[in-house]
Amino acid sequence: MTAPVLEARDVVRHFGGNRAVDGMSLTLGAGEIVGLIGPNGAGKTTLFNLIAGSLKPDSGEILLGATPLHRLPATARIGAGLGRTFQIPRPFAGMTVLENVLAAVQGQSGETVAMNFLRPGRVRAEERRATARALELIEFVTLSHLAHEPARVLSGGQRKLLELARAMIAEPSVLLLDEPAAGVNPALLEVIIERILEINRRGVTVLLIEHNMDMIARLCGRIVVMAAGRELAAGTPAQILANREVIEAYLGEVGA
Ligand SMILES: Nc1ncnc2c1ncn2[C@@H]1O[C@H](COP(=O)(O)OP(=O)(O)OP(=O)(O)O)[C@@H](O)[C@H]1O
Repeated sequence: MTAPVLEARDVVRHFGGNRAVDGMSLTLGAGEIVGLIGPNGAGKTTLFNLIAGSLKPDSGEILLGATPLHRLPATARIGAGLGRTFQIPRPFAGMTVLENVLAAVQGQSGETVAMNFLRPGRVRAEERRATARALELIEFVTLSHLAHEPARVLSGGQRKLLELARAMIAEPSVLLLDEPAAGVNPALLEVIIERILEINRRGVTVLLIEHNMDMIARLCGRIVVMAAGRELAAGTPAQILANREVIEAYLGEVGA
């Protein structure tokens, strides 16, 4: 593995008596696309929330490079280079696609009233730069024709693409993608797979939760399987698909 860019060390989080994440460790090497799979309720999204900062761990450490993320609030984690998308995208329905991407811009000096008053020229220049970058990303995710349409007109797959653009505007070094294929039609699924590969070619390390095994096998060099809050297995797609314990974990779910 290349130098680690993201590490979770022995992370625990429980909800009442339910240990949703129960001593999970995970390391992502620079430039990897790693798949995180496991039956429903295994703790995958909870682990994402712990890494991204929307939940606090009961114990354990999360590092982005040398930065201890578990001490930072979620917004500061974005500034430190961590991006994420959600299982169910919730864009601002009445705002345009462009406005939705711009709303994800962090730390623009235009955000402070004082800066607007003191340096209006600089604020305008930053706004122009941000708009140009947002339009570039909207083109990157193939939504240029919808840039000035309200987000409410987007299909499920187009919402996933908008999420990708929103996550990319902060120029993350590590991107967490929560079920980017869920509810997406086959034609857009190809676009999403291809865009994730291109994001990765541009140097972004990716951790991907997905139930679509075909997509996982096409994107990921390595798969980590979670069950009952812990790592059950890890390996290449071929190793994981042939692993009895993994098959039983999924069959157990079907039988439950
Ligand atoms: N906010 C919460 N409050 C209470 N329990 C929760 C909360 N979030 C998750 N859980 C519980 O933690 C466990 C792990 O859930 P989680 O959503 O992380 O699983 P998952 O692997 O992402 O599942 P799926 O594939 O269905 O999305 C489940 O038992 C779930 O009910």
